[in-house]
Formats: sequence, structure tokens, C-alpha cells
Amino acid sequence: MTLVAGVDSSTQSCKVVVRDLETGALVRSGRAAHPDGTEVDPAAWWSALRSALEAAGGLDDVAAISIAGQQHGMVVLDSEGRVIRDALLWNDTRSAQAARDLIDEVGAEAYAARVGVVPVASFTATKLRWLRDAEPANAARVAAVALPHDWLTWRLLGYGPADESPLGPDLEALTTDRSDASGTAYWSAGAGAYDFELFERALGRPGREAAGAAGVCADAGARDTDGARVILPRVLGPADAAGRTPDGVLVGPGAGDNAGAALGLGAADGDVVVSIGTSGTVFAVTDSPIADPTGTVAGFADAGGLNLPLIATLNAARVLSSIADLLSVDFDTLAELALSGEPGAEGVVLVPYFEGERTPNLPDAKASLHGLTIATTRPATFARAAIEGMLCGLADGLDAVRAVGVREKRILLIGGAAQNRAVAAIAAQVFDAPVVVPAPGEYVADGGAVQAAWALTGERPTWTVEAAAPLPVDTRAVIREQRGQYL
Ligand SMILES: Nc1ncnc2c1ncn2[C@@H]1O[C@H](COP(=O)(O)OP(=O)(O)O)[C@@H](O)[C@H]1O
Ligand SMILES: O=C(CO)[C@@H](O)[C@H](O)COP(=O)(O)O
Repeated sequence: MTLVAGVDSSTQSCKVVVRDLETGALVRSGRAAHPDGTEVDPAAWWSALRSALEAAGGLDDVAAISIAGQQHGMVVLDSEGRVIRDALLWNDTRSAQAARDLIDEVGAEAYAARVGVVPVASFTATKLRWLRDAEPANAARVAAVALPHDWLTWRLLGYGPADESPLGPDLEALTTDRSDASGTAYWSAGAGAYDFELFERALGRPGREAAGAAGVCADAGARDTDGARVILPRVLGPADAAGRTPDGVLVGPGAGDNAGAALGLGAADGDVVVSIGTSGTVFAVTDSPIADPTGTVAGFADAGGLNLPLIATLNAARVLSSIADLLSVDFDTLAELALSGEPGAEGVVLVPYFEGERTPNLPDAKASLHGLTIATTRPATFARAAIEGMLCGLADGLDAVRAVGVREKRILLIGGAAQNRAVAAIAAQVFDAPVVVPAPGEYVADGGAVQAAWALTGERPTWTVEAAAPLPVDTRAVIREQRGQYL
């Protein structure tokens, strides 16, 4: 049996799946936790990846692997391959002013036209601008900029600081893929190329694409050794390999986690994916790139050679864990409480902007609870209002992706919180389209396994994904309508 592995290095944890190349059957899996916080030492991800791989039985009998991961995080490396400062994650909003500055300088329409996105605090470019302004000494030391999955792929290939890796700090060996590159705000899915002027505008230093690992690099002249230009990872296509691990395991291109999920689910025309993890996301695979000058919908690339228009919220599964903690209940009891009441939670509305918000773009917002009376101040209304409030943000996201031309036949509901029976049931009352909850699984890591298989064989595998029957559409207008008065 030939085995392939996929990884999801997500915000809260690292998950590994090992699958049979032929049938796609799950053979083994493993996971390890990531630290909390929006600023993380990437060494913690490397350590979690190694633990999760060990828990999944290791790579000795695995032919190929590919790493998908949380998007946008800023990993800055010096010329010795060392991480200069902790990575700023996608949900770190300190670069909100930097985003506004970049838009003032370039213009929202120009950004959308050039790279398919208008900067918000999540995107890598804004974090680089923040670094330039807040930590100029660190900005001056930057020799390469990578995303979380790029950096982990590089480490897995054997690169890193000289005292920590067999192959040493060859920054030219850094790779990324189209999907993750498109979340930087300096790579265009439409053009299939970096926009180096936008990169330089962000960091204040010129950039260039990595030439390829030593001994592999076709164009030795492309290497410039004076370090004047900052290296950006070489962008791989869907079937490309990044290289091999020191033990000979083929390494696929990797992906942003949402693109990974689309691949793992086999999302096709008519499918809109709603993912409820640390982030809430709504996305679809489309033939044409989109450029939304309002910045609501990001024109990302997918991991299969197409496009992935996407909206993201900062407040998703953690809204539910916060309210469950507040009520001192587990997730099953939270579900029971939420389902014990009527749609609309007796007028109680949670606007759940606990962490600021990205859609709508309100990085400094806070959460608020409305409509309480003495009679409605009960665990059941809080539980329902939390789920309804979180889902309403995603329903607005569905409207936004529809507004750029996406037409869904069904919604595929995935991510940790999709396993909550109240979330699935209330989703059928909030959305106005059939909701399908695929079998519980790690679809981002599965996307990594698809990439590994693709890089190994040259063919995209056609594994089947099990899904329950669609939940009947049961839209209750009151849920979204009553919230309108509090936005
Ligand atoms: N039954 C459940 N009900 C609600 N939330 C859940 C449930 N199970 C897991 N979660 C939440 O899902 C999140 C993890 O989901 P996941 O998709 O793995 O997130 P990420 O990819 O962002 O790390 C955690 O915040 C966890 O608390
Ligand atoms: O910022 C985005 C997408 O643009 C997020 O979706 C991150 O990619 C993190 O994902 P999770 O850890 O929530 O899966």
C-alpha cells in the first residue's frame, strides 16, 4: 500500500492524516496543540508538527506529504535563516492602521485590480508595513518573508539555521503555492505573479522571488548574493513538488488552509464552503479571479489552479467556547440549551465582535449583547444568541460572495464547530440554502494529502467524501432581521 500524508497547521493545532493513495482511506492520524495568542514563535509550530507526525505513526512508510496551514501569518527570517521575531498571525489586528495607510497610498480599486484584495489587518503586507514602522531595526534585518506553511515546508525539507537543520539556511529553497501567496496582498491570482512594487511599499525594501534550492536552481544568475533584495518564496503550481525531506519523502506545494479544505472536500461548481474554526470563512472555487474594490471578498487563488473568492470573520468557534465557558457547560449542553428555545432567542442578540472584526472591517470593535430583559437573561437564550450571532456574520459573508457572482446549490459546513448539532440545525434556519455537513474529518489536512498524491503521481486523485443528506432549508427571517437594529 502506498501512503500519502497531509497536514493542517491551523491556528489552534496541528493535524496530520495518513491516507491510502489508491482508495483515499484514512489509515492513521495525529494531532498536537498550538499555543494561544496572535503572536507565536514558529518554533512551536515545528515542534507541534513533529509531535503530530509522531502521533500519526511517522513518515517511514509514507511516500509523499504536503502541508496546508493558517493563512497570512508573517514569518520574517534573517540571512542565517533565523526567525527575527514572533510571527504575527492572521487574527492579530495591530496592523489595522498600516492597512489604512497602504490603501490611502495605493487606492482600494488599484489594490483590487492589481492583487485581487484590498488590505485588511489580516494580510501579510500590512504586517510588514507595521514592522517597518514599529520595529525598523527588525525590518532592516529581513532577508526573507515566508508564510506559516512555507516556513514549515522549508524546515521539513531540511533547511533552517545551521545549528538546527541538516541543509542549513538556503533561503533560495523557500517555496509557497498560489493559494497562500494570494493572501499576502503582494501576489496576484489573476497575473500569477508577485507585485514587487506593492511588496516594497509594504516593507520599504525591494523583493525578488527565490531562485530555487542550491543544486536545483536552473538560473544561477537569478541568485543575488548581496542581500539587497528580500527573498519571497518561489510560487509552485498544484502538481509541483517542493523537494524531498532528508529521508527522501516527496514534499508537495502546500496550501492556505481554506484552499486545502476546498481540495480535501473536492468542492466543485455549486458548492459554497462555510468553515467554522478559529476563523469563520465562506468560500467557493470559481473559474475566474474576482477583484472586489470594496474589499469585502478576497480574490484568492485555490490550490487546484482556479480561484477562491473568500470572506473571513475573526469571531467563529471561539464565540461558542467563550459562551460555553461563561455558562460553565460543555459543547453538548450548549447545544441542548440553544435548541431548547425558539429562533430569535426571545429577542436576545449577540453581536460577537470579541476579537475586533474583519468582515465587516471593524478591527477595533468589541462584542455586545442586546435585547435582554430579566425574563430572557437565561443560559438558553445566551446559548442560542451566541450561535445565531456567529452564523449571521457568515450569512452576511454568503451574501457577499453571491454579490461577486458565486451561485451555490448547497453549503458544505465544516470546521470544529460544525460538529455541534445546534450549529448545524441553526445554520439551516439562518442560511437560505441547503446545508450539508460532511462526515467529521480534517478536510484541510485531507487537502494536503490530495496535494501529496498529486505531486507523487502527476494526477489529481478522485477520492470520495462522505456527506449526510442536506438539511432541509428552514430559514427563520427573524434571526437576521432583529440583529439589523444593533449593527
Ligand atoms: N462540538 C463543538 N461545538 C462547538 N465548538 C467546537 C466543537 N468541537 C470543537 N469546537 C471548536 O472548534 C475549534 C477548532 O476547530 P478547527 O476547525 O480545528 O479550528 P482551527 O482550524 O482554527 O484550529 C475550537 O475552537 C473548538 O473549541
Ligand atoms: O485568515 C484566514 C483566511 O483568510 C483564516 O481562515 C486563517 O487561514 C486561519 O484559519 P483557521 O485556523 O481558522 O482554520
